[in-house]
Amino acid sequence: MSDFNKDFLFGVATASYQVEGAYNEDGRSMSIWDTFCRQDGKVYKGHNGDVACDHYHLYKDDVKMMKDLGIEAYRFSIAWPRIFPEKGHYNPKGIDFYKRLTDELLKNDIKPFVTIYHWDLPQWADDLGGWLNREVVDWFGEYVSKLFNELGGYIRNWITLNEPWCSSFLSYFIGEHAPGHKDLGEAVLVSHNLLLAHGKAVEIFRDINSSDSKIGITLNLNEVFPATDSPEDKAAARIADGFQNRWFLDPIFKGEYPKDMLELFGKYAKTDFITDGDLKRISQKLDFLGVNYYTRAVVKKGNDGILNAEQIDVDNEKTEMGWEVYPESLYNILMRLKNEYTFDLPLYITENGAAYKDVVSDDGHVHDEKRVEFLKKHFKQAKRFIDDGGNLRGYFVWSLMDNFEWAHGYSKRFGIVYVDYETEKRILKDSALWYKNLISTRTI
Ligand SMILES: OC[C@H]1NNC[C@@H](O)[C@@H]1O
Repeated sequence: MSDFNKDFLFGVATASYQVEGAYNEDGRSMSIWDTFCRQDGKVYKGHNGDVACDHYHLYKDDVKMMKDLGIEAYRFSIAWPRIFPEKGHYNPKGIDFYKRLTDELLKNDIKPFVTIYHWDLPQWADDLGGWLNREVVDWFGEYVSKLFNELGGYIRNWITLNEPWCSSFLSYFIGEHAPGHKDLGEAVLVSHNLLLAHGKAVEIFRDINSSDSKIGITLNLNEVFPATDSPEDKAAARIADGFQNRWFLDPIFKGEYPKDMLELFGKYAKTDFITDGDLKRISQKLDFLGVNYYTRAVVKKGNDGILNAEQIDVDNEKTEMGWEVYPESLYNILMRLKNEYTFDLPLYITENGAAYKDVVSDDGHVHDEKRVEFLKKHFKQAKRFIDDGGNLRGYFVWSLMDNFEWAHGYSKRFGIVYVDYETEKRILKDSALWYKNLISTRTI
């Protein structure tokens, strides 16, 4: 058994579109996800975020629930369509919600960690090209300037983007997420504009915020294993690692895109998307890196004619998402970051958790043993990293409560708190009680 020190932050995470609801309240305009949900066949049973967990109205109860659990930090995202419902049109009512939420958190000694962009791009921006249009960097700059000026005095920890891999490759190449395009060249351009927007936000942040405020980015990273020791499978694993991890880590921390991926993507990229000064903007010094970890990948040589790397099914324990439970890769990813990219830069696990088939038992409780075991194994790997000299500052469990799981709608439950969507009633799962005990003892 070993202890997490007193400064380590035990948190939980959510995101605006997944929990808030109030999709058209107080001036909020449509986002690309409101649009995507309304397209046939895109989201499980046509679910959408119109109401979600109604966090917009129930946030005080949710903050009290966090307080009662001893939660020390809450990672949430701000909905850009609340702040700028139209191009150039600022909506003070939108900011007011986040001031109320932040005020409630601070009153309860819970540190706010804010994700500036967690995928709900305003539809007006997408109508003008969205992340495909380099002008989005300026629209993002206007958005973040308003956030820093209005909330910078209360919020000390800022995350520019959540998982740019999802906002680019999952959304513009694989097509599973909004806006649902399937064009690798577009996805490459989008990934670059996302990173430029990230860099723009850091520049503005450095101009506006005091030094005791911190800014970083959150990347979803995995560890890639070759299915066999064959040269073909090893080569496929290298490409898959470039596609998922190095394409973002290298420009941010090394100031250059990985050459192998640049060569591969170069065949598809629509335009010569990198201009002078871009990489300097993208690779500015950060105060921390957020890591979202869920599972590893095992790949073999594929024949899709593009990446030629195909993930294989592994005969091992899986979550309800079909993701292999592989805690060791959390440690391995953190050690790789420490040794190759971030060195002594503070790291946060900004998301880790699992979906399981949760049901309310006759006793009125949700006995989610598998989630308790999942979290226990992963917290142990996090502690192992700290014991081996890693500068891990905190851990945000995904998620505080069951919520809208994107293309899966409400069919996947990641929360440590169960949500009855008919009544919006919250029920603490056993994992919430386990977490409460971990936080109070600080011992894993
Ligand atoms: O799939 C689980 C989570 N992964 N990271 C981003 C979040 O928005 C997802 O719900």
